[in-house]
Amino acid sequence: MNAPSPRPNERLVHLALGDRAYDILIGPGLIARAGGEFISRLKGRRAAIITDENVGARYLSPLMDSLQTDGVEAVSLTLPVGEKTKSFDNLAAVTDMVLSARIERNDAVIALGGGVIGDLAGFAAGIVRRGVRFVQIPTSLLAQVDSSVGGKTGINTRHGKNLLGVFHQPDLVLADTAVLDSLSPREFRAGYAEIVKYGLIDKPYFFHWLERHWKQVFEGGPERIEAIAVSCQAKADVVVEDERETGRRALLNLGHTFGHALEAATAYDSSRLVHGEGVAIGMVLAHRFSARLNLASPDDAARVAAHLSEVGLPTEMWDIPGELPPTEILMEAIAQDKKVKGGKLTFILTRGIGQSFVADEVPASEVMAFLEGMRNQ
Ligand SMILES: O=C(O)C(=O)C[C@@H](O)[C@H](O)[C@H](O)COP(=O)(O)O
Repeated sequence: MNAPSPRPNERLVHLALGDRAYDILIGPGLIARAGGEFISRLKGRRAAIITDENVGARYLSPLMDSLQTDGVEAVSLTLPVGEKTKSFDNLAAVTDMVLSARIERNDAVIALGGGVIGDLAGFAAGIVRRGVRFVQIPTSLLAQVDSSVGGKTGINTRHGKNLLGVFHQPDLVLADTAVLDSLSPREFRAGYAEIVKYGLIDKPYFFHWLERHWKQVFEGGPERIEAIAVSCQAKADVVVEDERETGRRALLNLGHTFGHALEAATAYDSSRLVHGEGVAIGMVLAHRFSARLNLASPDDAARVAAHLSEVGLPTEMWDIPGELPPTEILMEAIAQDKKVKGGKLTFILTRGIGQSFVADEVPASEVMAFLEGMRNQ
């Protein structure tokens, strides 16, 4: 498919992945134009849309209309909202629906929703007929700046987060920024945590920019599109260099080892913790753990915590409502992390703001002592 031409108020990010190259188009009003301008230009004539109850109620009809007007036959499946939807049972339901609709390799599975829907639908698209076309229409901030880009798909198991999945790159990502106005403040903040992550990985100037401009990002001025585009470009640069996470891509996991463990230990209960909140706490913990190992100054951890808490994100384990998960349960989840090599833990640590690095062979005893210390503070 030829690259879409961005309008003046839109931004385009290209992922140069050879025969798996694709574009991310960012701007307002893309859902209503999705069929004619974009998806009907892919080769297939059929589409299976996967969405959730909240997003479907608002955006399924305009998307269906846009596809049908342009001759793409579309069917849809609407699933419950929440992280628990990323289950084996729902994977079975989605693959069954896609096969019932006779979606062929050139037809498309379309994920219309946040990270949960994108990960689940992407996994189904990656395994049905060993791979059919996949279009991401991310409707949460988190999905627009992170999960819709880069091809990681998957579901959770009782052993931990995203432990079953495949890499399956989308053919197109349409990030309609108008939909962000309908997100709850909590959901918007959770996505913002992933934006902050890119500054903390290797863009100290971006973190500094966010400290100064976060209010405009939240209010929806041009800074919002700027922050989304910078984030997508940051992720694209890493993914193009290391698509299968054999090295540098692990940096995108900053805050996720602790974050995923907290999500698993709180049973993916969104009334207690959502993914972006886990990442926010995880990033603070990663900076504090780096300070404990004398790699970074405690002032950096304090600065990260100050910014995240200024925007209203949780930064401490005890900010999670309910009982604190026992350290042993967190350690069990950490032991299942996908970055573990030869049974040894890998963490994304830092030498300061924007100076993250991949640390192999981190002793589990150090992590355990650190978490115990945090609990007893
Ligand atoms: O795309 C990546 O690579 C990331 O690690 C981005 C993360 O923010 C994202 O949450 C990802 O889905 C986590 O991947 P996982 O491999 O730790 O399950």
